[in-house]
Amino acid sequence: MAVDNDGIAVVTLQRPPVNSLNLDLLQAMNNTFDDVAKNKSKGMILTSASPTVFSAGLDIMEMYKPDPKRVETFWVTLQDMWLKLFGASFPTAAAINGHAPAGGCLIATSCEYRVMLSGKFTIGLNETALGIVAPTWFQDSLRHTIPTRQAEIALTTGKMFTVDEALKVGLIDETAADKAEAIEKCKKFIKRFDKIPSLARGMTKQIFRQEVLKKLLTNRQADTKQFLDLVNQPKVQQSLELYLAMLKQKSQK
Ligand SMILES: CCCCC/C=C\C/C=C\CC/C=C/CC(=O)SCCNC(=O)CCNC(=O)[C@H](O)C(C)(C)COP(=O)(O)OP(=O)(O)OC[C@H]1O[C@@H](n2cnc3c(N)ncnc32)[C@H](O)[C@@H]1OP(=O)(O)O
Repeated sequence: MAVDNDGIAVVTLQRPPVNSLNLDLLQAMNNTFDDVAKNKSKGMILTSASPTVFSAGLDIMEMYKPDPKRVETFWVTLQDMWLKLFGASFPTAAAINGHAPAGGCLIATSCEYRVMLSGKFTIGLNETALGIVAPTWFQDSLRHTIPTRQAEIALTTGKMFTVDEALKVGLIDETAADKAEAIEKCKKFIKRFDKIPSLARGMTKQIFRQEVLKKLLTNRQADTKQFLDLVNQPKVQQSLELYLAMLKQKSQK
């Protein structure tokens, strides 16, 4: 993590090749978010070390033939990550410098502002297209970002938005020519709060987001059970195996 002179933390996801979210990366993100809060940074910008992928979403390997204890910890840690990021009192922005499918889109939509690089990248919650249901809090993060009707259509069709489409629907706020420009634009957003008392800002944000946060907080165990029941179904394991093989085949072409 780098904190620059103007007190804004730039947090770079760096888990090659595609920043898929495994247990270790999620734990590192949680520790970093705690540090950013403790250090009283003015705000935080999330970006990626990869030139083409912001994050490929959840690491499929955490869900394929999983160790029972680890997969439960994985899910609880993912919930923690979302609660910390979506509920952060400090300003948050995402400099999306590549593809952001599924969990990658979750991270981006948990932030308050999004700048994405122009190019052939896509962003969206594609779960239904993969035959799975996006958890309530994934859906809530999208509904919080784009109009409800657009969110429903995007979720039910598993839509991956091009950069132009994402800008048009409000899934991203701005585009940038390169990563440096995306970070600058995110900084400009965070600096808008320079003259706003941070306590009032933070509390207002938390009030604005509390309904959605409370839904997961009061349903955490049920949400975890639902995930574990699903992931342990033989049919789901079969789908994961096929999906992994498809990804491997694609990457070898
Ligand atoms: C699919 C069924 C899931 C069933 C889950 C079951 C129960 C769970 C219940 C609820 C959870 C619901 C929530 C899910 C949210 C998620 O985030 S699921 C993950 C969805 N993510 C994706 O579908 C993205 C898949 N990846 C891509 O589309 C592309 O990789 C990319 C991001 C567009 C990048 O393309 P690029 O060409 O640059 O890279 P490659 O495709 O060549 O990949 C390189 C390398 O990385 C491996 N890999 C890619 N994505 C993942 C991943 N998500 N997890 C693990 N590994 C991944 C890929 O296989 C290659 O590996 P290599 O061949 O060994 O090099």
